Amino acid sequence: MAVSCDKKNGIELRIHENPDGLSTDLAEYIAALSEASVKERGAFAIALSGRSLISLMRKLSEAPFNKTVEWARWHIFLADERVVAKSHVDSNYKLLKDTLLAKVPNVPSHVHSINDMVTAEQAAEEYEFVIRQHVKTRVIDVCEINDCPKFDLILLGMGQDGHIASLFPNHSALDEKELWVTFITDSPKPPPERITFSLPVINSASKVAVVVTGGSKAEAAHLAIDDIGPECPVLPARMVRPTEGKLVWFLDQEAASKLDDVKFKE
Ligand SMILES: O=C1O[C@H](COP(=O)(O)O)[C@@H](O)[C@H](O)[C@H]1O
Repeated sequence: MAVSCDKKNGIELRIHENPDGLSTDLAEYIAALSEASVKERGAFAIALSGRSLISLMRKLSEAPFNKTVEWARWHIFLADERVVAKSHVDSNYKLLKDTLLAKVPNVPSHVHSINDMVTAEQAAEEYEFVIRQHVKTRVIDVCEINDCPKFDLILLGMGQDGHIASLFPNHSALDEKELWVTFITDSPKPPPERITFSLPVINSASKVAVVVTGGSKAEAAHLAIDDIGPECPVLPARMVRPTEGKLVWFLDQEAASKLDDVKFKE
């Protein structure tokens, strides 16, 4: 149960007392969207980032979700990935596999990791090709405004600097308008080589959820969500504004501590 549920600038805020409560709410939210997509389209196309987000998804591997979710209908993509071996500790795929996928009855051929044997540029190109094949067969829906893939859900974490996926502040990858998947070789946070969904793909999703915990991210959350005025720095997380879809932020109280006008329920 969220300690506060608000709507601000068209963004739904689900604020929790602690990461554990957030984790349960997140699992319920994802399970409900999965059920709705499977009912409507016969598939659930989900893309997700790595690191703390994946740990916060851990409740999905527990009862009742491990049994009630239609895992076989899930088609799982990575919204960003580090160009390292799949067995490397920095791999988002490895973290996802170890934390969640190894514990639920998903279909391995529906889980799309990157080719880790090629350059970042090639890996991004190949990953976009895979997504295009899935859009063709409508496993992933299409956004009619711009022909971008329309994922049922994109889940993102946010770094302290306000980066989302592997789109970092002041990086030219933020301006990518044509490619669905782009690459960087100079990530300010190691490892340097990464692939990432571009903003048009993120903003074409049916639902986007940003999941953030901890006081170290409170300032970035404030800058991404609140009305800041013209002095607001260019923050990737603030550029997440789905064109037609819905945007939800899951925060714990620490991450929400600098948001303007948020009242916590007792
Ligand atoms: O490097 C990355 O960082 C972000 C944020 O990570 P977090 O552990 O601070 O939540 C993550 O969302 C992204 O996938 C990852 O590649």
